[in-house]
Amino acid sequence: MAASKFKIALVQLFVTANKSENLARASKLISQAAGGGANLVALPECFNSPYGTKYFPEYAEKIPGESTNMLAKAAKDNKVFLVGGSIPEEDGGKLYNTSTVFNPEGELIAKFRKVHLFDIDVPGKIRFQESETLSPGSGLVTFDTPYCKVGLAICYDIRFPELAQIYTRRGCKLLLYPGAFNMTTGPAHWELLQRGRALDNQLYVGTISPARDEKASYVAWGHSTLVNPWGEVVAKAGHEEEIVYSDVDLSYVDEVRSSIPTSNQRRADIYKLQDMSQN
Ligand SMILES: NC(=O)CC(=O)C(=O)O
Repeated sequence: MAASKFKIALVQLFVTANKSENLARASKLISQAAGGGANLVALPECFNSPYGTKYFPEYAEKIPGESTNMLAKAAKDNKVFLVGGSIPEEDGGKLYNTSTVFNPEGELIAKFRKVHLFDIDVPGKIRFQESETLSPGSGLVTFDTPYCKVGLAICYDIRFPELAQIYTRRGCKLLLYPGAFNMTTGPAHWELLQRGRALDNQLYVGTISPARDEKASYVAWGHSTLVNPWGEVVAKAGHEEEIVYSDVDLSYVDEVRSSIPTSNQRRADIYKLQDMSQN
């Protein structure tokens, strides 16, 4: 029978401009998280590179490549499921913001390319256009663990509730979003969006941010978080480098879903959600 509880570790890595240093520290923190009892370890968006359109072409790699080879080894050495945050990926002359997932044998079991690119312009605050250098992915990705099915997306994707609903309909009990919100949208929307997705879908939602670097051109908000199916924050980092641990209690997902059975109360006669993706 599948275990009804497992331990997750959200690794809020301090990302620098030095790729080798980022990989070495990520590897060390993955071991530390496994040593702390985590069954599933997750890294932040852009864990091997500063977050910025000018950096993506310079730091981009093929998959497999240097960064994903490190992830495969770390997953195998530490016998954990590993969600490798994301990296800038180069494929066929295009760049993507890509997350990879490895099982405890070190095998690549999922690859997700950020579907919604972060193109925003908040007057006087922040303008960011990921599409200057990145292309969007076109598929949705879930992966299986012995504990539950997990849905994967990246940062800005959390603003699109349909994606989370589709993952829920596919049977996920946990959604993970490596993400790097900023000093404008972080305080306003980061926790609210996670609690919204968790409550709407009655599942766990985990977000994994880089630690805040006040000197970086893009200052990440930090505050990696786990929210439960009741919409409560059960674990939350500050803004510095740290590992946040929490139990994920799958029986609580079932309990919340049976107490407030919204998924059986949908009015398919007046609205519907359509899953058009191929995977
Ligand atoms: N960085 C992102 O992709 C998203 C973000 O910061 C936001 O939605 O706000």
